[in-house]
Amino acid sequence: MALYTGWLAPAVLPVNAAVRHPSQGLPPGTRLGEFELHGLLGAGGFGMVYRAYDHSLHRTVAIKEYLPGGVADRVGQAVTLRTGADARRFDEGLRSFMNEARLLAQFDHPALVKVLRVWEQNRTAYMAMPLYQGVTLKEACAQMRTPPPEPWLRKLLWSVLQALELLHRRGTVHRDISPDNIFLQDIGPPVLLDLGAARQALGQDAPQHTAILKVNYAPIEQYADAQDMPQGPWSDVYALAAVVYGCLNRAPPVPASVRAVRDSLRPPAELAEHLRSVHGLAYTPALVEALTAGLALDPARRPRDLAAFRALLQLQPVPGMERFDWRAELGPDWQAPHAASDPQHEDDDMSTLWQAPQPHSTIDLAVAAPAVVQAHRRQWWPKAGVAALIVGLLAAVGIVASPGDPPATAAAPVPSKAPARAEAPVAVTAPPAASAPGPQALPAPAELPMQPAPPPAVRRPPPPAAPRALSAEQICPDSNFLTRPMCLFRACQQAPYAAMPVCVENTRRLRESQRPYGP
Ligand SMILES: Nc1ncnc2c1ncn2[C@@H]1O[C@H](COP(=O)(O)OP(=O)(O)OP(=O)(O)O)[C@@H](O)[C@H]1O
Repeated sequence: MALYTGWLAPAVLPVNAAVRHPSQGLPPGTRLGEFELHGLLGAGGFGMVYRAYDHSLHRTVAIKEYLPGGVADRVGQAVTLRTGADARRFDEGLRSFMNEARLLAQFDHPALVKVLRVWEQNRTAYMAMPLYQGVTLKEACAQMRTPPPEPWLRKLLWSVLQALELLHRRGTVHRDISPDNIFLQDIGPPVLLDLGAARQALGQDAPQHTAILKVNYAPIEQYADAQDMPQGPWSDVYALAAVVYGCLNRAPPVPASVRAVRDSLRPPAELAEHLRSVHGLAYTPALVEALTAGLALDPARRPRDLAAFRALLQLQPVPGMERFDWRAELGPDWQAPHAASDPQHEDDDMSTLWQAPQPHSTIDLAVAAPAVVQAHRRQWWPKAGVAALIVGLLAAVGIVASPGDPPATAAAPVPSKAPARAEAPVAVTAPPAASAPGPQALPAPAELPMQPAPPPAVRRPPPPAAPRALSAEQICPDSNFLTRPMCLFRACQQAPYAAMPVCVENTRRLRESQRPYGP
């Protein structure tokens, strides 16, 4: 495996992109050759994903459109550049998009997204993929009552490792593994969705790492300053360990850049002990050790490749993944997202508005905003982010006052006895105290220890009081500058934030931008 850059090597493309608003998607009914668009599945900083019907093969598909925010706009159906100066950057991103599609098209593995077709049209590019039915791991983790049990995690790991191994054998490091790139099919193996090639191509030379990195999952060597630390399979090991850790911790891990200054990541062994004492969940030493090694900041101390990671995990082949039903295997620990009539949630002012994430449902472009909101209303990460932020700010103040103090997490006691689940008020451990601004300042990290999920029969404690006024960065601490607008959009639909100035302004702007697309 001599080459780990290949076509994924980032081109010289600064990004000042903004996440595309759903209303910028092509309208339903648009024909792209044999494909007819039916609605929007997702909108990110670099493109839009539509549900579509293939009139030639008579099947539904997903189509991803390359549409980098901040660089390009849509005029009619066509994509146009904002300024001519962006032409080279746009083209580099487009080439990476096409290359990613061509690479993925060479594989045929149930755990790796299949590309059916890629083509250029409307001065941009499109790739057609099977339309998977399910939700992202990020959405799934957000709706679990308790962290997933180890057998469940092993099935997830088995699938993702298989997909990654294919890529590594081709000399390609994924470099973008995150919970929103892992798709849990209703039935079948989890699927690794995309390689984020366009993002990386567009992001090189970006003024902020956050423009190209999913900072909570990216290892330190993916930061541009870390040029003496090569990237390789060990980089994907870090991200995958971070994904598992985040799902167990119920909050993304502290960014590697922040850990490099002061490592406040709660060690996996401590986290496992916490989950054992609070939830009665047992995680094997093999899993804990593999996560510890995988999350090593120093690349040299990590498993060198997936085989080494797999050996540490003592991961055995998992047969029958084509029938994997991730919800059924979680059993009652899966919080079925139909809580409006659930008395447990009567005190939740958002529950009556909330609907399940619609796995493959489309966002009708005419009513895009409400659909997105409903699909994500129950996610608790934004709330956790705010709580973490408050704690983080307090911790930061503490640091300013007494820089010599040990990190708060280091002193956080792990309960030695299991408290009753219903009354387990877990002390909030202070998250990393400061994102010491380095050459490239990063947003303050947000890490919350696992909050005990309420047992079904017990009313949940009231939500934390809404903070007074937060900035967009504070509301979405684990988003980056590209994903923040969408995160903010979602968060602003929630009661604690809706009245904040940043949300009022955001909502006003969205309404304005939606007018031409209204019914
Ligand atoms: N083949 C597919 N089938 C069903 N849903 C899909 C498919 N591809 C993408 N999606 C949905 O669209 C969303 C966005 O897709 P994707 O992650 O590929 O784009 P993105 O988030 O803009 O990219 P990036 O991860 O680089 O930011 C996904 O989270 C998923 O919900």
